[in-house]
Amino acid sequence: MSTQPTLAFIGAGNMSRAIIGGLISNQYPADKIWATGTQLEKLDDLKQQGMHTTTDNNAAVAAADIVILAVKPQILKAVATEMAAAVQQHQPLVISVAAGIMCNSMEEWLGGNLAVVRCMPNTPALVKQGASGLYANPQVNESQRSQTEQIMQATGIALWVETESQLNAVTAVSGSGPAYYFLMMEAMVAAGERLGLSREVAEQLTIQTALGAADIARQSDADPAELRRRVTSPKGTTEQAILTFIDQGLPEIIANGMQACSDRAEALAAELGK
Ligand SMILES: NC(=O)C1=CN([C@@H]2O[C@H](COP(=O)(O)OP(=O)(O)OC[C@H]3O[C@@H](n4cnc5c(N)ncnc54)[C@H](OP(=O)(O)O)[C@@H]3O)[C@@H](O)[C@H]2O)C=CC1
Ligand SMILES: O=C(O)[C@@H]1CCC=N1
Repeated sequence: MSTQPTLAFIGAGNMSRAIIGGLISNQYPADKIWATGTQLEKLDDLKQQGMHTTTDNNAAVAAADIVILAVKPQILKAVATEMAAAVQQHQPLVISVAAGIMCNSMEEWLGGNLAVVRCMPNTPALVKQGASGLYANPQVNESQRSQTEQIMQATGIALWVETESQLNAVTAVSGSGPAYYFLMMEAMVAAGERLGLSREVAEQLTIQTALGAADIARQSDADPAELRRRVTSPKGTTEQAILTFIDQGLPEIIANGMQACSDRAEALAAELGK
């Protein structure tokens, strides 16, 4: 990374820690990272790695070039409002990872007229396999766009979307997506056990298979449907599994779940965005 702005993570929970972990393993200097929370002792591990920690969000804002808002959407308004004066004074780039909450709400809560990027990351950022969707409001300039890309690309891939509402679709695909794969893994491990394997063996085979399938999908020119066909011998075993999944509606179940996810992101904006 050529330029290394000072970053302030407001709320150092699961998502911030995943991004921070990815940045640190990508040699981002720890002393250029601030992390805040409600209890200082919960941030001890980050402090021990050389980061600045505080319960004072305004102190972190004052030190930062880029402020990453990573508290739960339900408390974002209260947290942002308390930071408004410091944000207006120091004019950092604000990146919010909160699901649903729109740029204009954040801008208003933070005192108005501000460069705001909305980012929908995911927790595989921790192992530099993250996937983030990005949207910038009109005040974000080219250099701030490229700073945002540099940070998020240090944790995986980062793609700009054209409209803010597309971030709801990003949330449904990749933001929440790791949980879908974990659910699939849970179900496969349980079914493997029912079929006679030990839990440990079922777990190792399931995880390695997920990794292998993802890797081959990433490296191959063929699309997932073609890769699936290559596993599925006519009148063979996979065919029986796939026919059962399709007969019992798995594709529709996935589409319905993702629609519900996107609808929830939209509803969060309506419930909490005022
Ligand atoms: N988890 C995920 O996979 C993803 C999450 N997101 C978004 O990331 C955001 C955070 O989610 P997640 O990390 O899962 O949630 P967490 O609850 O794990 O983290 C939120 C953190 O905010 C801290 N916090 C609470 N109040 C304040 C405050 N006043 N000032 C500073 N920090 C505070 C909490 O600290 P304490 O424990 O001390 O109260 C907590 O550590 C959400 O908006 C979510 O939509 C986006 C994409 C994926
Ligand atoms: O469940 C949530 O609301 C957050 C946003 C995407 C993933 N986790």
